[in-house]
Amino acid sequence: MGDMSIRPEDVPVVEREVTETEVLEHAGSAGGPADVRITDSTLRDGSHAMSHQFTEGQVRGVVSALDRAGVQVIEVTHGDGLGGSSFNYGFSLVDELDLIAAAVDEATQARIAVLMLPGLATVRHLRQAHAVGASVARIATHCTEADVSIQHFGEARALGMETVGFLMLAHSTTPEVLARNARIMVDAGAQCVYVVDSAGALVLADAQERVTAVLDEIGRDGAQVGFHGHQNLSMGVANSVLAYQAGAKQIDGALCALGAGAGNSPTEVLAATFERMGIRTGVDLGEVLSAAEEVVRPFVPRLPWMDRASITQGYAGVYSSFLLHAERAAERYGVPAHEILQKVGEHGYVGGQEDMIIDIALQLAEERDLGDLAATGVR
Ligand SMILES: C[C@H](O)CC(=O)C(=O)O
Ligand SMILES: [Mn+2]
Repeated sequence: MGDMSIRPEDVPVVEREVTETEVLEHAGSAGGPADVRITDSTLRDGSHAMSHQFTEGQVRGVVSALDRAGVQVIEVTHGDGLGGSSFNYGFSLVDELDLIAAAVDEATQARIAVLMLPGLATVRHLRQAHAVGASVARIATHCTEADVSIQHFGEARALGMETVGFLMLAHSTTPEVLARNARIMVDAGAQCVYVVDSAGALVLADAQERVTAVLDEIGRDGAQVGFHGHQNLSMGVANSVLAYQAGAKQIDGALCALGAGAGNSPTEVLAATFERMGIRTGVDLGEVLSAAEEVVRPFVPRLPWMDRASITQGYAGVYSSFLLHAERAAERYGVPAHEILQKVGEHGYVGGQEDMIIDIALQLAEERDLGDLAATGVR
């Protein structure tokens, strides 16, 4: 982390809370009410794909283009959320608070969201992000551990931020358990809870059933449901449409799919698909297409893609952000990345257990060396 000098008492308290209906009434520069709100995560989930090397200029360019396109919420944080810049997760090139401040400065109608994982980030990180202008707090936990987020939702609401819960690796539990965890988040102050397909492992009905179960549980309180997809099995957009049809009101995307694993549902494809279906997003299609093509594409060194490793992530249910960690371990220890990821899936490792990727790579290397020795007849 960079400057930690902001004290809680320095943090201004926003006087007005965002109402549930306001979330959809304001529809960006494209005008008119929206049926669904697209949150763009290029500058947060895309941070994984960029090895957390976003520059301030890139952030300003993307925010300005999305803002012009009428995207209402733009997420800006280290890929692993506030406080993620570290040896374990990868260091950011630029302090995320500076990037968040630049995004706030650039946006004219869009609001800037931050992601935080309780434990990795603390309420102090949230206060700092709020102090530089972030107004939407997205608070993420493993899908069966929502209870660790209770104080963070309380703090975000006290700050006057809009609150969104993120139940990660949602494929790894049942719709019923997911709904119970969503209930914990709403009781703690979440205004929306997302079904987060972190592994890109949900296939069609799997996604829809989870959205339905969560909505049945929290919808009666006026809370919304969201869906965050990954493209590892190429289901991001289709799952998002099914989520919308099941009642989801907030859907995540990233320009050029820039996100972990095979990337996120591309924002520009979501906008085109919803428009084609007559579903209003408030996003100007021409502007968002040019944001992807002319602003993001030129600076991305490697676009996310469905290759053997990322497809394995979807198939084996592996956290998408493990991809580059596995590729680095694969290169270092001379074992295939997709084999590492397959084992990660078998062990059911979750976010925060990035170190186990090294452990598995070492085991695979040892098995390979023993196999080589056996082949040469050495005992
Ligand atoms: C911290 C993760 O990258 C959050 C996310 O986008 C996901 O689980 O998917
Ligand atoms: Mn993600």
